[in-house]
Amino acid sequence: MTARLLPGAPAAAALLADVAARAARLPAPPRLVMVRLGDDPASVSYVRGKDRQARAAGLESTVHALPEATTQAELLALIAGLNADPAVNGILVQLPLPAHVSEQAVLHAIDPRKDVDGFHPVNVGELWAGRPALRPCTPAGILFLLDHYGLPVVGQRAVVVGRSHIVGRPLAGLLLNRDATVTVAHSRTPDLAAVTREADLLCVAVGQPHLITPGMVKAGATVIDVGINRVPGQDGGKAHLTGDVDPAVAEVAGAITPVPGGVGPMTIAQLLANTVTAAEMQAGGQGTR
Ligand SMILES: Nc1nc2c(c(=O)[nH]1)N[C@@H](CN(C=O)c1ccc(C(=O)N[C@@H](CCC(=O)O)C(=O)O)cc1)CN2
Repeated sequence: MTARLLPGAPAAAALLADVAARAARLPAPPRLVMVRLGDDPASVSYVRGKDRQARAAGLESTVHALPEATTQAELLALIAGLNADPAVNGILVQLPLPAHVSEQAVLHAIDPRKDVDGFHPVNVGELWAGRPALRPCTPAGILFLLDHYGLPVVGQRAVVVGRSHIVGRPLAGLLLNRDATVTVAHSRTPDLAAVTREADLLCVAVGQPHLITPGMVKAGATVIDVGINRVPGQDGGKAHLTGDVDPAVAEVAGAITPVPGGVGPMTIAQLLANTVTAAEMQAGGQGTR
């Protein structure tokens, strides 16, 4: 058996079509403002992709590309100005930040109503309380992808490997809110394979190339690979991206996301969906759904 492949592009396109339609119904195009510090090539590329796709979906987008040496106080002053500006609907600070800036101080400074990353403690709390709020983009994008492909969540035994604030923890909360039975495994989990073999829905977000091997997966399970690992090419060849899941798992799983081209594209599409949601909420409309 070879698993059904779950590419992100068609699901992201469906989400972006909905984003564009909702944006067009608002009195003014939603405005997203992104802040990036330094020139980390991956961050530069992700922010460029977000900016390009935002404009393509009919949103307005501004990028503040600040020097690496920008102080925390300077960054907090910029965020305070964006919070106070009624023309700004969504604010995103690209992560990771340089070591001299406290990620917590910065993320907590963003107005929760404009927090399109869903990282502010108010939004984290609403997620775990099962109430509507802005949700972190990669986990919310994964739920959209599962729904797009008609894969069940309710009643599924879900295992999330990884407990990061960006993916693992919020994904566990979202799956719980959709009535999955959720286990979170991590680097201190004894006998990881015994835990992952229980999963009908296995989501892996740890950043370890090919951590999950075929013997760790239940036959027919849905496997969501969130890992994006850049590995050097063999014999001096080109570096390439690989996931946290060994490609041989496709011989055991029922469905699997590829890397690249699986979960990655959902992150940006969901960010734009969150920006429209924020604008709808600020306009006094429905917002999260
Ligand atoms: N403020 C935030 N910072 C970061 C987030 C985030 O959600 N908010 N997530 C990641 C980076 N990220 C978006 O910011 C992101 C990661 C990966 C992709 C993606 O499309 N990946 C492609 C491969 C792209 C490549 O060649 O590198 C894929 O998986 O197919 C989009 C966005 C950390 N920072």
